[in-house]
Amino acid sequence: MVALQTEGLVKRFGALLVTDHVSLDIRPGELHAVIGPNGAGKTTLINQLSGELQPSEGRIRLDGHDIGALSVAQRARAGLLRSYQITSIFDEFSVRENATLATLGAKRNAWRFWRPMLADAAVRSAADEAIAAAGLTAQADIPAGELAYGQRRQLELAMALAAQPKFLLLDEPMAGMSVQESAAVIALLHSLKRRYTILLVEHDMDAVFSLADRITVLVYGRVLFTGTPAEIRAHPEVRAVYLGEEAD
Ligand SMILES: Nc1ncnc2c1ncn2[C@@H]1O[C@H](COP(=O)(O)OP(=O)(O)OP(=O)(O)O)[C@@H](O)[C@H]1O
Repeated sequence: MVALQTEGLVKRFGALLVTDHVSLDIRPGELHAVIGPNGAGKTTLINQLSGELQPSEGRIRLDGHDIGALSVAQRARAGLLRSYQITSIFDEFSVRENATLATLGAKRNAWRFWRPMLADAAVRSAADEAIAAAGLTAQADIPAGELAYGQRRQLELAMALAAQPKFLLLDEPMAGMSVQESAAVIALLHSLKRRYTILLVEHDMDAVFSLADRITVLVYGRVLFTGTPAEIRAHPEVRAVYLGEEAD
């Protein structure tokens, strides 16, 4: 069984080959990390999966269906969501109101009715579950504008979860966070494992090795190797080109 699959994915920017025939199989419930040196093409890969960039060649399938022709919004409705791009955060609205709007945003045409639906019990409970899963229950009634940086990133995650995705794309969710904030996000991601299929791009190797079921190493846009954390650590070429001493 495969949840998300790329087959022969290629992205060129002029003469620059940034995604070089990438074929990936991500299994349902898996947390799959993509690592690689700066400029390896990780973000470009995520942009193609989310629909923000059109591949030059190749296919992307979600649950066996070709989603290559779907827009970002259509992919989101099909359950493939990128954490920070669901919808913008409204600073004057509380954490709960923002999560509620994200729940509604996932439903077609719901925006016209958002005001009365803020009180709808089912919508409210989906939003509250997402807030709890993102570790923000204590901040539910605080205006988003008053959150600390790490909590704001947690709210972005809550908003992604409120849209009830099947598959989450997370591009450096710990970037710019303090050690404590990163630890909180790592704990959160542990709690989300299995409930969601997750593709994680992250530079923090401790986070990657503690969280990932499998890891794909990208180098110059190509897949160098895909394997379990133990296989990655043991792989001579991966150690040589990327992990170096970190593997120890
Ligand atoms: N729109 C674009 N036009 C031209 N070149 C681009 C464009 N987007 C990315 N690139 C180039 O593609 C390469 C891969 O970039 P990308 O951001 O995907 O790498 P990355 O692995 O995510 O890097 P990092 O770890 O630094 O975030 C880089 O050389 C970058 O300069």
